[in-house]
Amino acid sequence: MKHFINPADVPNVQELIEEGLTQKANPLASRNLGKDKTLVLLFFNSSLRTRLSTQKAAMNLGMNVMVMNVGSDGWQLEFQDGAVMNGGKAEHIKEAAAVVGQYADIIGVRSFPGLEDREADYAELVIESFRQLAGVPIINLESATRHPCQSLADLITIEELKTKARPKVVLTWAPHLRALPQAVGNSFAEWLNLTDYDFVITNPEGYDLAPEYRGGAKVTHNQEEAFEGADFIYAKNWSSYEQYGQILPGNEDWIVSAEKMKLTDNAKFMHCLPVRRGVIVEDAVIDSPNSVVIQQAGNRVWSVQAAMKKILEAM
Ligand SMILES: NCCC[C@H](NC(=O)CCC(=O)O)C(=O)O
Ligand SMILES: NC(=O)OP(=O)(O)O
Repeated sequence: MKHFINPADVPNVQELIEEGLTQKANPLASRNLGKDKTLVLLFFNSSLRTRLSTQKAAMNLGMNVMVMNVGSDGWQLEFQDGAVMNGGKAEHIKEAAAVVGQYADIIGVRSFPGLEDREADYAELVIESFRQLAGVPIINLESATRHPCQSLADLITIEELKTKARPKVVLTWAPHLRALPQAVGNSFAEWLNLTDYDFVITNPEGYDLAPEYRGGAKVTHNQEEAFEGADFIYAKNWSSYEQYGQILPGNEDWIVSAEKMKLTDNAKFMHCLPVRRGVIVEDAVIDSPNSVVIQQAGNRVWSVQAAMKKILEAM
């Protein structure tokens, strides 16, 4: 595997899930694979899980890690080709990505969307610039439209917990006070569409995900109907794709409640975290034995460790 930016970079998703479980069973089995290799992690945005789980995975593989909060500590970057740089941005991505590539064997990048210009966000300019310009493998630590490290961890978690070959997995939109990216929802849909699970997306009208991400998944605007018989409830907020980056009025009643969970087949509750208690999900649900959010976050180590192992093996 050359890069880990989107599922098209992954030759075999099922094998990568298995690799994650193998890494989890024996975390240090490949501790010499990354010896004397350097991972550079660039954060344009905040992180807890991604930052720590990726460092932990790199250490398990014997790599050295350098982390930089480029969003706050780096020069302001220009991404437009041909820009006359007479404004506030001091450095072009053409130099910046190529320079980081001089110091790194693998680069991880987190860069959220601006949520103002849909075309620009969905062109994935930041992460794709690194792919083209850095000269080394790139790992997507959540880009404008995707979060593959999260989605792979989610699939590993479902693999561990499913009690039937073809579980019903429901991605439900849930309320939030801020306009959030579609990346986690997009990515979850994109990866779930690669399985043969019974996959349903439920969201209020106006919140349908981009067609290229929801693919052939069932979409219903009736949340209770979606919850019926579900084995997994995956909650996430996202801002509107149609009215790009907007929060549409109403829909506070889309909170995942204990009452709605009763409609499911004793479903596990999932969320990528961080989660707003009392807004996205009731305490009674996230504090219940059916909540698997901590196991899910723990699996972030094995997901990125599996991806990095594949990249190191191909170097
Ligand atoms: N990496 C996991 C999710 C990150 C981000 N959430 C957030 O920004 C939540 C912020 C808040 O709750 O204020 C998102 O939805 O893409
Ligand atoms: N789930 C996730 O990516 O968490 P962080 O934003 O804290 O890294």
